[in-house]
Amino acid sequence: SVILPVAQRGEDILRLKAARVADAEFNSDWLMQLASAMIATMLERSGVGIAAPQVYISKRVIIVASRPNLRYPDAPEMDAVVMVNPEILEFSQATTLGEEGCLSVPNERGQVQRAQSIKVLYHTLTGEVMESTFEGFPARIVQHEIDHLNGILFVDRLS
Ligand SMILES: O=C(O)C[C@@H](Cc1ccccc1)[C@H](O)SCc1ccccc1
Ligand SMILES: [Zn+2]
Repeated sequence: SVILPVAQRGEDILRLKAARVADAEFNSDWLMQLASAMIATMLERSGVGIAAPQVYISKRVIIVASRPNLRYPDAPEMDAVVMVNPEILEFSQATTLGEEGCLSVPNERGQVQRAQSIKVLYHTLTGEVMESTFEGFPARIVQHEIDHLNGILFVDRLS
């Protein structure tokens, strides 16, 4: 499938607050193709997540796809989850410090404090409303990706 160019730190698109996906866009070929191109691009770049602004689309769509990796060897293997208009409803009081990277900030890694678990409300590509809880590494990815939708990069949060 289509591999899209990834915006790099310093490009304005990464600093915008992304627009909500409109009801009329759910179930559309456009949204399906955006999601599949985002997944293909994320996989090509060995990412575990990606946000639409990173591929120059300022809309509130993210992909979360945890898998074991060097830094998180016991991370769960999960099928890519597409979240449209995601909102974090609850943050746990407990936080963890963990290493992060970013497809838009190459050659940089840093320790970021994130809520250990979160409750997220989001829409699927077909517009179905889902409410899920994430913890550990998947929770970290969700928080990192939703930051992208609000123009925030992990380097803004370095401890
Ligand atoms: O730029 C992105 O949003 C994708 C990041 C997601 C990520 C967020 C938080 C913590 C780790 C990753 C890329 O996956 S960066 C590559 C990577 C992969 C596994 C572990 C660390 C970094
Ligand atoms: Zn990132």
